[in-house]
Amino acid sequence: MTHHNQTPIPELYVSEDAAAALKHEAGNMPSWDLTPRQLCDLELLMNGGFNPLKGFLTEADYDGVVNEMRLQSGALWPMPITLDVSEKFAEGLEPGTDIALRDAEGVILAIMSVTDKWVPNKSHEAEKVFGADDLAHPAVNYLHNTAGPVYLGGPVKGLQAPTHYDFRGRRNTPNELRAQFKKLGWTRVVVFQTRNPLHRAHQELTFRAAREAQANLMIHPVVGMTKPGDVDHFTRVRCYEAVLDKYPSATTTLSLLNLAMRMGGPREAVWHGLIRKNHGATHFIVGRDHAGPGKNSAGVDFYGPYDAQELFRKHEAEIGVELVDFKHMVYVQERAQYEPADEIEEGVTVLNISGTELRRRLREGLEIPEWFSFPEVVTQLRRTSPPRARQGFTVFFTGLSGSGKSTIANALMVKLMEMGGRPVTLLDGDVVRKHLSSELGFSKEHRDINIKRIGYVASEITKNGGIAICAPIAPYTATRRAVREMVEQYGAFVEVHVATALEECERRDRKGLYKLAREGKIKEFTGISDPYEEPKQPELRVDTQDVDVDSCAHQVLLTLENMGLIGLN
Ligand SMILES: Nc1ncnc2c1ncn2[C@@H]1O[C@H](COP(=O)(O)OS(=O)(=O)O)[C@@H](OP(=O)(O)O)[C@H]1O
Ligand SMILES: Nc1ncnc2c1ncn2[C@@H]1O[C@H](COP(=O)(O)OP(=O)(O)O)[C@@H](O)[C@H]1O
Repeated sequence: MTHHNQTPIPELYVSEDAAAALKHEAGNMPSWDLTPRQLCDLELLMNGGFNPLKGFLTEADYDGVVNEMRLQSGALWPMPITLDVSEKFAEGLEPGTDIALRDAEGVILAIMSVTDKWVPNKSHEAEKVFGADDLAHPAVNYLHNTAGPVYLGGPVKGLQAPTHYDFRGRRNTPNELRAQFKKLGWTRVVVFQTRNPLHRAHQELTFRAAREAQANLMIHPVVGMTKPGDVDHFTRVRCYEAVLDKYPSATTTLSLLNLAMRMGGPREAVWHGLIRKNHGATHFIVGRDHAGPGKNSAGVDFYGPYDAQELFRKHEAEIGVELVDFKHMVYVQERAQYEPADEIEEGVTVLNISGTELRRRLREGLEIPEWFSFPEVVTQLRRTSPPRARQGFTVFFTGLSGSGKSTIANALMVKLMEMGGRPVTLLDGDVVRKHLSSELGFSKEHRDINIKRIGYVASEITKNGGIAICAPIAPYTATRRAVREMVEQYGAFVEVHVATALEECERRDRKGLYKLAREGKIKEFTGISDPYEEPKQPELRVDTQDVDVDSCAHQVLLTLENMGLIGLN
């Protein structure tokens, strides 16, 4: 007996021989380097994950999908899968042209026969697909600020799958899963979609969902692109592997989906259902606020908590996958177990830890109880998110020449090394100019390059858990902000304005440079013949006049302690 979740579905790959020949031809075609998101989309187009799509949407299909969630064929499809390109690439590219699609290394993965080229109305797309043209929505922001202005559409011939080096054994195409389910005799499969680490509540709810549907369970986390700020997929997969052991053996499987999520709520839920159908699912768990993007720019949720379930239910038959209600599970202290929230009588003690609270506990190194999460999961999360006092950070001194940046920075470095625990690197202005920026002068352009190099090195040090102390003049606000953004991806950025007055710096004139600058022998000298834009809101401002070095350095330490970056005892 064959079951509908076990027969193969169409893929877009050509045969190996054909691929070899086409690859040769493709070398001469106009060539497009796929963005990370397009790479995810292409993989699912080629392996059938986006079945029935045969390529990137044509203009007519795009209009149908945007306005009515339907392809020209009438088939349900809620999400525009488009090849957005630059104006430069689109210029002169005539419909009828074949183009080569390459990955980041330049490997040709597919050939697309361009049938359509158009300039989309992105605001209309945002309104229709995501419900609002509001940049607080990550996909709308992507649409306006990352995606190219021109869309290309047309069928795709797959030459080879994108290469993944991580968790290879856990990545499966739709047909691999279908074959696996056939082999195992899994005719009913409940899929759980997730972009977060699984805690005990999730384990309980997925286990119950499978039992109620009398089905096997597949945890199917997204490892392509999720919501900015999510736990990285490497950490999450280690967590999922730990949770997998908690299910009865041979009932549950884990497979990774290289999907680029849009956080499109209701439409995304329907899309997820269609994708899971292709991957052999018969049932799909849709919860509260499925694929929710959070709050809009007015501070209100983009979608109602059950909008996704509603839209899914409306199209359930066509999706071909049964919706399984997410039971909101809570921990009942008296009975020391998880139970569905709607089945609990009054008067019992229900415990919960929100995502925000969990992040706070990780950040501050506080206890995370066993009733909330499995110890193996907590261990993985703690490895990735150590408390702030063990994370890397950057202290960035800025101020005029002779203000005292190097002197305070050196004192701070020694005090931090005395405390120990983290490696410390001092990127002093003079030292950097000797080693990193020896070819640069003091024009605005060169100063910016210099500061960005310092910022890049500091961000790498911060990423790897060290302390970077920088002490350049860094006279421009915009450049300092750029460095802050680079560093804050990985840890705290502490800007210290050494606000010694110009007259005092000039009076000290430690290197005799002010005198030369006054005499015009040094050009573009900061404070004399070149600008210094004072920081408006530094984490700390110190004045060195009539204050000794020690107490300046101590003020910095106190700031670091207040920010939770060091423990002073
Ligand atoms: N024209 C001009 N303007 C400013 N400074 C000059 C100039 N020429 C040489 N110097 C010496 O170079 C040091 C400043 O380099 P920075 O890398 O910190 O400058 S910047 O941040 O790129 O603007 C600075 O060192 P500090 O005194 O430690 O600040 C000066 O000694
Ligand atoms: N509280 C203070 N902090 C830092 N430097 C001070 C202080 N008071 C006096 N100074 C003196 O000011 C000068 C600062 O020079 P330096 O640290 O090289 O400045 P910069 O690196 O900003 O050019 C040194 O001679 C230092 O001894």
